[in-house]
Formats: sequence, structure tokens, C-alpha cells
Amino acid sequence: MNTIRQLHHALKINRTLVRYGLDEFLTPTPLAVLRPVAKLFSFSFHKSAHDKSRGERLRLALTELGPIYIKLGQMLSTRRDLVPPDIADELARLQDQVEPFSSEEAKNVVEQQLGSTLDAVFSDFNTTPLASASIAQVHEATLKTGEAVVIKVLRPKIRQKIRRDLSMMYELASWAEKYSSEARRLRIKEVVKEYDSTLEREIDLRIEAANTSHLRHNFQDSELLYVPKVYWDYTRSKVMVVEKIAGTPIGDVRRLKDEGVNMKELADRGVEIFFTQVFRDSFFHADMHPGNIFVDTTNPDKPQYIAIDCGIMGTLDEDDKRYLAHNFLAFFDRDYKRIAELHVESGWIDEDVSIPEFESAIRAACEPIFGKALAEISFGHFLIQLFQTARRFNMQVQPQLVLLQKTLLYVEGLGRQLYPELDLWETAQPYLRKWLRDQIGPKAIFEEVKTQLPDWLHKAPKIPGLLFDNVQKLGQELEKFDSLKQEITQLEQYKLRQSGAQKHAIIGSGFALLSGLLYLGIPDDWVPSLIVGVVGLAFLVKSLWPIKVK
Ligand SMILES: Nc1ncnc2c1ncn2[C@@H]1O[C@H](COP(=O)(O)OP(=O)(O)OP(=O)(O)O)[C@@H](O)[C@H]1O
Repeated sequence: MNTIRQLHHALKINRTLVRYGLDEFLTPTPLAVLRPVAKLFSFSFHKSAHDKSRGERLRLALTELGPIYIKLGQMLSTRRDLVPPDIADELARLQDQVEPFSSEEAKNVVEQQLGSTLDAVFSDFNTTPLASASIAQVHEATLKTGEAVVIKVLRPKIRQKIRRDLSMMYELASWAEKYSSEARRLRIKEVVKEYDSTLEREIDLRIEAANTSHLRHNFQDSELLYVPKVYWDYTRSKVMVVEKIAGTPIGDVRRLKDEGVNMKELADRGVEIFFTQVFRDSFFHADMHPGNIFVDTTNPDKPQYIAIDCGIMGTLDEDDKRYLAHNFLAFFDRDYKRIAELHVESGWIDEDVSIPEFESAIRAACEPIFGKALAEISFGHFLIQLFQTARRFNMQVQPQLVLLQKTLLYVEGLGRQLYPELDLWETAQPYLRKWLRDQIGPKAIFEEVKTQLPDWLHKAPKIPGLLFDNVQKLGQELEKFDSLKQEITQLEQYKLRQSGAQKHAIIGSGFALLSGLLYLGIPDDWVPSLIVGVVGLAFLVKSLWPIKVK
């Protein structure tokens, strides 16, 4: 049954690709055997398909293949380091075109997840969804306690649908990589894997809820960004309840202007929020499309951002941040040698890579960016060029950095849409320099002490015990040392006595020899010979005295 379903699915993909004149993508794969069959079934062959650009045909095909493919296309549209601009631009136009599921189904999921009736928790539930996307649907509601909330409900059976589509995507990617060097260069399997892990996180709403709480905590009392409160008592893996927010959608520039918002301030604040999330918190919102950002315009001179949908967040470690800050600064100083050295120093690139060669490749990729006015220079574009160049030198670009580059590109685009003269460098440079200074200055030492202190304090009560144990051990070692010292002294004495005995034996033998000679020389007078002989004997006896060791 499963195989039949798989075959049917494969046929559907094949048919769609044929319909949009994209069947050349199948040529390297075994799916191509299905092509003639698919052609038979593609009655409504798009005669005009070949008049359309390849990007447009791909967009239409993905739309037809369904929500999971649409989402894949949307993700690919942000991978400008991999996808050519004409295709990326078309894919960026992909819209979720999914039918909402019925409010009955939504109610069932909520009640089953909360283990109680809807009426027990909510005084009001709007059966018309506020929004409906490929993974979830959002309904407005009011809690019994009176708070206005929204309920995000996962689409029924979404997990099975995702698994089915993904297993086909994995197959296609494996075949493509097996037969096409271009697919291998683009690391298609990696792309599908990344997509898989993104979806995996999105289908557990507790992850999104935890991210929302964390971001809210990071910007507690901030006048830059507001994040709605999560109602944990009513949040499960398939249901999430959050505070309902009101604000002007960020994409509605006309309305923002009508509301008298200071657009330069708004754009600057956007950049500041991004750099704060990246460099201060190492935790950034990575799904910043216009539907997820609103503005509280109560004070138009100090507009406050509101962020929702924290399903995809990026995290960075200290090395990533240092890498980014140093590279950005070196880039704006046009110090390409420094950029090349930074890659080797941080171990991202093999030590045996020629720095001059790498430097000149980076120069060739980055100099064109400086052909524009400073206010148009893009950090995100720089990162794309850098990653593309680094890949040629066998650097494996970390997924968290790619996520950051995508978000950065988006933040820049948004900033310039709000305020075309926005000079990102002017806003970001002081921030980066200060951050780097803080990394090596007294503040860094203070921070290090602050971080280590709990560990030291945790060990502090054990210190007397540890000291006692060690002093005791030291005593035992000293005792051992004493007895060893005694043994050595005894050995030395023994050696000394032994050498004394040797001396006595030699002297005694000398006297014995002399006594013999005297007796031979003066045979008539044996007295001197006798005296010398006795002295010699005395020495010899002494040398034979047992050597006693004290
Ligand atoms: N806390 C909220 N208050 C008010 N409206 C909200 C809230 N959360 C979501 N919405 C509305 O619901 C829409 C969809 O919400 P959200 O982006 O969280 O869902 P999603 O399923 O992840 O959609 P997508 O995939 O398109 O981002 C938002 O664009 C917004 O209009």
C-alpha cells in the first residue's frame, strides 16, 4: 500500500514537472522512467509554460505540489548563496495557498490537547481563522479571565504529510547528488536535511512557545521590542496560546507614515534590535517576514517593534560572534588580507591554503560591492560573497551563520524599504567596535569573573575539607620522605664505611708487603719486619670488621 502511495506521489511530481517544462530536472534521476507515463496524463499541458522563465515555471510547479513544497521554495528563495538570483526572486513570490481547516477540527485538537472543553477555558472563540498557513492556523479567543489571546493550532495529520513529502525529497536529492555534479556542489541533501530539521521544530509548538518566552525575557522592559506573553497553562505540542497583540503591520509603509512614524528611527531601531539579538543575546529571530513584525505606533517618534512567530530562532557561540564582528570590520576597512587570515586563525580554513590566493578571491568577490554608495552596501550581500568564496576553499559554512546571513539580508531589505537612505554601516559600526572592545577590556574580565563566580562559590565550602585532606596527604608523603631520607643516609654511611674498609685493606696489604721486604732485606734483624707486619695485620683485621649500619 505504501509503495503504491509512493509511486502515485512520484508520478504526481513527475507529471507536474513535465507540465511546467521542468522535466529536464528529472533526466539524471530514475524518476525519468516515469516521464512517458506522466506525459500521457498531463492533459492540461501548459502550452504557454515554455514562454515563462525557469523561475516562474518552478514557482508554479511548487505551488501545485502543495504546502510542503511551497515552504521549501520559500526557504530556497532566501538561500541566495546557493540559488541564482532569477530563481530566488521568483520563489520569493511564493504564497501559502492552503485551505483553512474547519473550526470544528481546530476545536477538537484544542480540546483533545488541553483535556477539557473549549468552554471551560475560553469565554469566546472566533470560528473564522485569523490566518491559515501550511503548518498551523490561528484563531482569536478570550480567556475566562478576560485576556484577549490567539490560539495557534497545528494542522491535523500534518506530521504524516510532512514525512511523506520529505521522504520523497530525500530520494530525489540522493538521486540528484548521485548523478549530477551541480547537485553535489549545491549540497542538495544538506538543504533537504536543513529543511527537515526546520519543519521538525515547527511542528512542536512548545518549541515556539519556549523561544517566544526567551525572546520576551531578553527584551523585558525594552522600548525597542515587545514580545507577547505565552500562556503556558494552555500550551501543548499542537496548541499554543499567546497574548493577542495589536499593531501596524511593518509592510504597510503608507499606514506607518500616516500614523506619523519617524521612519529613520524605525529603520535604525530595526538594525539595533538585530545587532542586540545577535551580539548581546546570541539568540535571534530568524523568520522575520513582514507577517511576523508589527509596530506599536503609540509614540510615533519612538516606535516599538512587536515580534511574533518565534518558530525559527538562530543561536551563535562566542567564536561565531567574533568571526562575524572581525570580518565585518575588516570588510569595511577593505582589509581582505585580514579576512583571509581570520579564516585560517579561527581554523575555518585549512592551514595549507595560500593566504594570498584566498585574499585575492575575497577581493574579487567583495570589491564590486563597494561600487555602490556606502548607504547601499549590504552586510548580507558581503556574507553571501564570503561564504561562496570560502566554499571554493573547502570551508564548511556553519548553518547558524547561513541563517544569520539570511536574516541579515532580510533586515537590510526591510530597513531600506522603511528608510531608503539608511546607512547600515553608520548604525552598526559603533555597535561592533564597542562589542569587540568589551571582549578584551576590563568589562570582559569582570564578565568572566561573574560567569565563573558561581562555580567558585560552589567549590568554596569544600575548600577547608580539601585543604585538610591535602595537608594530611602531605604529612603522609613527608613521613614517607623522612624514612626514605634515612634509608639514603644509611646507604651513604654504608658506602662510606665500605670505602674505609677498602682503604684499610690496601694499607694493611701495603704494610704486609713492606714487612716481607724488610725481612728479605735485613734477615738478621727480624724486629722491624715484625713491627711493620703487626701494623699491616691490624689494618687487615680492621678492614674485615663487619660493616654495621646505624
Ligand atoms: N499574538 C498575536 N496577536 C495577534 N495576531 C497574531 C498573533 N499571532 C499571530 N497572529 C496573526 O496570525 C498570523 C499568522 O501567525 P503566525 O505567523 O504565528 O503563524 P504561521 O502559521 O507561522 O504563519 P506563517 O508560516 O505564514 O508565518 C500573523 O500574521 C498575524 O496576523
